[in-house]
Amino acid sequence: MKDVILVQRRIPRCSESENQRKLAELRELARAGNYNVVSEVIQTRNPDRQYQVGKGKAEEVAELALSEKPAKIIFYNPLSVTQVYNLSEMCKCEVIDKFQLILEIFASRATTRRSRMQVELAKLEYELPRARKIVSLLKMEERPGFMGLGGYEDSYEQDVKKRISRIKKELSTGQRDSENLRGYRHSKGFSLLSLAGYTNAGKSTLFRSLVDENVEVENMLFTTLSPTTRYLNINGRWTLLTDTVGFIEDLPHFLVDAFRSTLEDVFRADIILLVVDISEPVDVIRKKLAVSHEIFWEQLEKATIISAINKADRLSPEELSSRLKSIAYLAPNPVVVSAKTGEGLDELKDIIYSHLPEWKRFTLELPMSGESMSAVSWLFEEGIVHSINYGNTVVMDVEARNEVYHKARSLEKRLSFR
Ligand SMILES: Nc1nc2c(ncn2[C@@H]2O[C@H](COP(=O)(O)OP(=O)(O)OP(=O)(O)O)[C@@H](O)[C@H]2O)c(=O)[nH]1
Ligand SMILES: [Mg+2]
Repeated sequence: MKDVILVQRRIPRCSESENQRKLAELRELARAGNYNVVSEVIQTRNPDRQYQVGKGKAEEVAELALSEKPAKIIFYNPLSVTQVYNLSEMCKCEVIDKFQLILEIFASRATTRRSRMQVELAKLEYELPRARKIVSLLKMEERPGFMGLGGYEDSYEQDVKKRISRIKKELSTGQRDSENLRGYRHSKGFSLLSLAGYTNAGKSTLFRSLVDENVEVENMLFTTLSPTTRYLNINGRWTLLTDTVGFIEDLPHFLVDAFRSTLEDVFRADIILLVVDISEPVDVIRKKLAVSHEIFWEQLEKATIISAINKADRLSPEELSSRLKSIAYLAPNPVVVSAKTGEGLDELKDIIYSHLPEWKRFTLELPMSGESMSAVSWLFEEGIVHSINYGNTVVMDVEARNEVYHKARSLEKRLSFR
């Protein structure tokens, strides 16, 4: 584990607790990035130099850096290229901001070719507006290795642009494939369920408890980068459940793009399970829920949101019910669960079941024939067969989607008239 120093420059108009919370968020991210935090600094901004790290402040950090000798200094606040350049010169170590840290984490967790491309694209898009400045700074002075740049040329900006368009092109072809796949799944009658919510809320743990299969669960942020989908039987109905990457506060556009395919799964779902960590402070929960709804608001077509109020095992029943009341207006269809102990999962399944797109229950009578037998196996695949009796005819009690019902009825007519 590499040592790091965390720096949070106090944000004007933010309360003390808000500033502390941002530092805590950076701490969690640093842990997810596999760093060992040796020091934390909250800097007050010099009011005359609103948009710069004041020289005095920078010197404080530099002093700390020279004594602690960290591998990196990570700033919560976004840094300009010039700031990064000057700070790393003074501190004699690499200096990055929160967004670069997030990119590092994404890069280390990217497992599929597609997710690696997405991370690469985000990196390049982050770098593009800075590319020209980077080159001119590097020319001022020999700075090998600055911002991961070994060598440099005037064509660097062009090079970044070219790489961006190449990746975009490749991603757009890939996207079409996965869209087709989703369309296919939908047409086969699987309702699509998607887990959503903030990092660390317990999505992957809940996913695992629900599908009863192992997926990677760690006490870290971003344990899931590429979408993970499993079959899930909800009281007899087959669904596809997708685990997704968590939301982060103030995610800039260039990073949201890196997650487009994961987020698309959320937006296309029939039901979204919004996972809430109820053990966090109430104001934090409220804020996170508000952001989640903001994200849904723009994109959602017709999905139902079910709030899975998770980590209930961490609270007393009294505390739990008082918290539930204070977040009720932000948590539609709430179900209290513990992904860890399994508490509330049956109730969660019942609520999911009650919101699944409607199916029809009907009785079907088919003559005994080879064609009827293939219809029977088709119905076993497409729906729930509650009972089946073989006599002179085949009589089935079936439950299935509307389309299947209509198809089955016309099949019944056609086969009976033979
Ligand atoms: N006490 C308790 N801990 C839980 C519960 N659910 C999850 N956790 C813990 O919370 C941490 C995060 O869980 P994950 O399932 O990885 O969270 P996630 O939402 O998938 O996080 P990202 O993939 O980073 O977005 C882990 O340490 C889990 O063990 C729960 O019901 N009770
Ligand atoms: Mg996860």
